[in-house]
Amino acid sequence: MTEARWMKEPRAGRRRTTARIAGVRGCLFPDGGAEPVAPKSPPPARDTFQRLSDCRSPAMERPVPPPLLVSRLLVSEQPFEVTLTETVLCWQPLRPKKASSSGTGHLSVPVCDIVAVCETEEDGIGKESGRWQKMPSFSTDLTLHAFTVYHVQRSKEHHWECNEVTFHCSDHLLCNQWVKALKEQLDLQAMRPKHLIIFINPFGGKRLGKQIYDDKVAPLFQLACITADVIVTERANHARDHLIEADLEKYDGIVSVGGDGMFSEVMHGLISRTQKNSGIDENYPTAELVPCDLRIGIIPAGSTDCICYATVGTNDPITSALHIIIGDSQPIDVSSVHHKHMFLKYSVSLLGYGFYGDTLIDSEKNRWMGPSRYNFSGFKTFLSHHCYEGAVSFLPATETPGSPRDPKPCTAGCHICKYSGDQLKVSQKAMKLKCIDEEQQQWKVVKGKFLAINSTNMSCACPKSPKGLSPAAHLADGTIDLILVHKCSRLNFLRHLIRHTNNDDQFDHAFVEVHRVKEFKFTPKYCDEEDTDIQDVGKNLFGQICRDHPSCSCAQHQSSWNCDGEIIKHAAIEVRVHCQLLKLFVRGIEK
Ligand SMILES: Nc1ncnc2c1ncn2[C@@H]1O[C@H](COP(=O)(O)OP(=O)(O)OP(=O)(O)O)[C@@H](O)[C@H]1O
Ligand SMILES: CCCCCCCCCCCCC/C=C/[C@@H](O)[C@H](CO)NC(=O)CCCCC
Ligand SMILES: [Ca+2]
Repeated sequence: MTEARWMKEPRAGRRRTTARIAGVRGCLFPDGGAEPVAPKSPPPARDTFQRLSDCRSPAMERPVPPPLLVSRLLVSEQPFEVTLTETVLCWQPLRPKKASSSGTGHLSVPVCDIVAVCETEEDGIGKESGRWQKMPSFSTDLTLHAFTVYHVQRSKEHHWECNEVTFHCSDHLLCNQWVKALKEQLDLQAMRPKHLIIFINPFGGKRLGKQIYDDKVAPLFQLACITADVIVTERANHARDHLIEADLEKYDGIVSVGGDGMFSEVMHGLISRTQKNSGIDENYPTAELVPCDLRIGIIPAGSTDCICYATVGTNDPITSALHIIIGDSQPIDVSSVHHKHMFLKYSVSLLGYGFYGDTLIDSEKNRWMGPSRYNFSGFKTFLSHHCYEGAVSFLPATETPGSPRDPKPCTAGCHICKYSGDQLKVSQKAMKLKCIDEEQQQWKVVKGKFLAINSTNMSCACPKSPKGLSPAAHLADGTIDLILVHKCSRLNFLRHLIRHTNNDDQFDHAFVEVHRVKEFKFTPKYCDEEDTDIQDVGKNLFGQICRDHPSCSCAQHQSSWNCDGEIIKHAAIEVRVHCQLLKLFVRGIEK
């Protein structure tokens, strides 16, 4: 006889692929129970299981550890031998033929990919479930002993989902034993945050920040037992000002819900706070900044979401929430921007003069359009075809492996970034011995008329440009890619721009040059009256400046810098990269 039972449907952000509640007490496995010994059957064949190398725990590089617990349990009414080791939970069908047709999906989950484990309630309802739905049951025994494991499931295009699988035990004791063992393993995941401070910009992007957080992120944090102080911002710079003053000791991380501008605020608050605590003067351009301890998570809810996209591979709030939950950590480079020994801003993605500066200035007037303001203003700026004359001086990154023309992008566990991190540690020790004069000699200068001067700390990939402005830029190698787009025809500039959206090489144009650098300076040929010393530098670089210049089609006014989507009014800036100054709750883009 088949009974009708009711179970809850998973809520948004979680997907139930394998779980069906089944009562099993004493009927299938009279001998079923926990066996904290070696499994009776040989270890599962590699091809039967999910690739364990997906888990980046260093423990995975060691030989497979002995099992902590082995039991025969039911999954989707099929019997499985379930094994827990320090690094992996796997379930091997005891009746392989039936199991293969039961659609049980994954047969193993690395412990580092487990989000939570919950005892399933007696009536067959997961404690965290949502709506009710009808389901058949094979047993009249209403007493259930089951637990559900929620885990990361990789989906297409770098998306992560939260899946769940329910295991049925022969008795309550066994069930408790499993829940306890799994929770103990989760507690050992030392990088996972427990308490966060979260800033939500309710006005970023399509103004969905609050809704995205409430509907998609908060339930996952709750499931993972992460507590949070949530601040919905009331004005621009609210988050930055709060971080400069607040007690941050109690937090394991900061989360920004919004776009690149909101992230920039949070980053400025954290970096400035860290320097303030260490007595570092940010106005001093060559100051060795102190790296930030707290990690920042980004829940994308902006217009471009470039920083999220370029570090995760997608701008999906659930994916980002899962990276935060499992405690990923990725250092990133940060550039500091100064004007005449005055600190202006930090940048992690794009610093763009000319095309991207003008686009941003125009787009700010049209914020009401939401994300499409960038298309509108980008098109207008393209038509205006302004170029700007000036000199770019830069210090090439000669000691770092890799080039902006490399065919391979920076990916999770990148060797180049790791090498730079190791070098950083060595150079921090030897810092005082460094010969500054030697570096000064390596500076190079490019003078000309530019449609765009772009400096990228990372690829700057985003939905509009999936490979980004500099596809081979590294997240944490201590370098920036400096892209100089010289004056050219509208058609050629259009060709260059279109190459950002397809697989063609945007640097393969005679009017584009790209350099991997550690520092650069821009001196506009024409500058504001108050910048008298920059005018002097300009005169040295360009000779006498003639303001009535009929033959030149260049705009004699200045552009602005687009700094991660925020405007910098000064044209003359000095930029210096700080290797691995910040850490994010990401791992880089998985291959
Ligand atoms: N409560 C608020 N009211 C007004 N502005 C705010 C508030 N909170 C934050 N801001 C500011 O809003 C600006 C834009 O926010 P955000 O980056 O989230 O969205 P966006 O500009 O649409 O996206 P993107 O930066 O990805 O293009 C930021 O500069 C931030 O300082
Ligand atoms: C005719 C076809 C033309 C196609 C051109 C596509 C080129 C797209 C490149 C996009 C690069 C984005 C770089 C990231 C910049 C962010 O820090 C910043 C803040 O979010 N966004 C913009 O400035 C928004 C910048 C938007 C510019 C359009
Ligand atoms: Ca870099």
